[in-house]
Amino acid sequence: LLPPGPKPWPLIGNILDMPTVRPWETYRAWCKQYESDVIYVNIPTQPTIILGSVKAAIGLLEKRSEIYSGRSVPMMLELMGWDFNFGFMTYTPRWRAHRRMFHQLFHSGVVERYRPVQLSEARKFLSWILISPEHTRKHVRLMLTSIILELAFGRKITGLDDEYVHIAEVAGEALNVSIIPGAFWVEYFPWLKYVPSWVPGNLSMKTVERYKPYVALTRNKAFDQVQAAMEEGNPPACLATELLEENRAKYAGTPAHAAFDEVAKNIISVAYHVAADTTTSSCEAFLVAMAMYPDIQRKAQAELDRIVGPDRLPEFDDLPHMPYLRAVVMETGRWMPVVPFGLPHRVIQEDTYNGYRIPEGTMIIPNAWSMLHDPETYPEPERFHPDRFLNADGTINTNVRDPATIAFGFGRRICPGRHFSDNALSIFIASVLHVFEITPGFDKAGRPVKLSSEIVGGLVSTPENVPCGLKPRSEQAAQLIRKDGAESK
Ligand code: HEM
Repeated sequence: LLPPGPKPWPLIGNILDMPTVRPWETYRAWCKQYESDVIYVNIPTQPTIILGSVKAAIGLLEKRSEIYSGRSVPMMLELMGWDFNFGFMTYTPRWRAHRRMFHQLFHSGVVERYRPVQLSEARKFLSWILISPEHTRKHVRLMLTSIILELAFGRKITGLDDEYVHIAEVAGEALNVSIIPGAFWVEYFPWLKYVPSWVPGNLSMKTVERYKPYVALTRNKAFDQVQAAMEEGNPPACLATELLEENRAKYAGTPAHAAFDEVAKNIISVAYHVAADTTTSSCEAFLVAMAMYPDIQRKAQAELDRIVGPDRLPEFDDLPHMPYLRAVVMETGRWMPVVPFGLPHRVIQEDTYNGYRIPEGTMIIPNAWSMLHDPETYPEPERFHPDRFLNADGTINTNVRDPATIAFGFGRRICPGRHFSDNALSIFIASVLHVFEITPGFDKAGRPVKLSSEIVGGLVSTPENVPCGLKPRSEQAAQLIRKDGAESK
């Protein structure tokens, strides 16, 4: 017996039922309608299961991770040339080799190395906002892209017109539009890939043609430059150089050398385009929350005033002393999840769960948004309410599920960039709150910016609007920003 789900049509199954806009809401509605946290959707070429509860996600993706760690690579991604991205590789030794090298650079024990760059970019952000708060959204993206470009390739960028920023942004867009299950018909009718893109209605191939060059640039351009600089004997200090040097030391003269250099190239390119997009969305979500909930903003600022005080900007070492701020970071990831329907897994062998059959090859979509908005775990889920994570004495209540255990995925595929991202978001939140009052601000037409907790997008989602009314909390705060800006020049 398959799990319950919408009634399929002959031949086309549930293709027409698959939502392409805010799919996480329809997924949740199905769970309610069919009274099940496991829903089966009959897609002729790709049987799909949606998981609507943490219990089901952990029961399958974590507890049975040896068979639930595959991926279904959407045809669109393959056609665009994304197969170098190990996030889409299925559960093979090739994936493992990539994941291992990525882990080496981003596990919890090493991400501290990146704090100086994360801190310095967060402080630059403060000085950009002081000059042009109307460009808040651009500044957030610039800050996060600068962090990863500097670390990955040793490139310092000065503005969003930098071509490397543009490449990463368009490549991210390519992923976003292509990965919503059911968004493109070539997924169901693979022969469409042979139909030229100029044939009216062939949106799949038109989209492939638009994005393919950017995907190749993401992978090749910056890395090839580092490699060329290395051959000339003057490589920049960066992660790409470190990996190439390590590979040279370990494998030079062996047949494995080229293969390891390819893995290095692939994983650095993945970090380059994933890191900025995801964490940009979290920072934006935080700004929206603060503008919509001024009382919470003031509470977090009171903690900063107490622990950091008015004479300096926050440092990483201050963070463990600020549980309220920690709760704000946690609530940000819950309230507006950046990856609302997770990254689908694939089961590599037939299984049964709660008496239901799960066929081999089924795509498994964990509906993270719905789990993070479950009123039983998080009462009044639409409300931004950091206090839900705190004990009466102000310490973190470990009995309330940390949203990071859902928002970053599950099992062997759990996001390997989560520690890096958490550091970047935490120091951003502390830095901004310490010196700015955040209000919605006004759009170009002079109307107040309209804010809501709704997210838009696909794989990586963002708030629709971001506040741009950031003003220094005091003259002393403005001076702190200017002083630090002058020092970091
Ligand atoms: C707000 C920030 C972020 C969120 C919410 C997020 C979320 C996720 C999720 C849900 C997955 C899929 C996990 C699964 O399959 O169960 C994932 C995978 C991944 N993430 Fe993140 N991520 C974030 C930031 C980052 C950053 C900063 C990096 C890089 C430094 C990164 C690199 C990756 C990679 C490489 C994968 C694929 C892992 C694999 O398939 O083995 N992520 N992320």
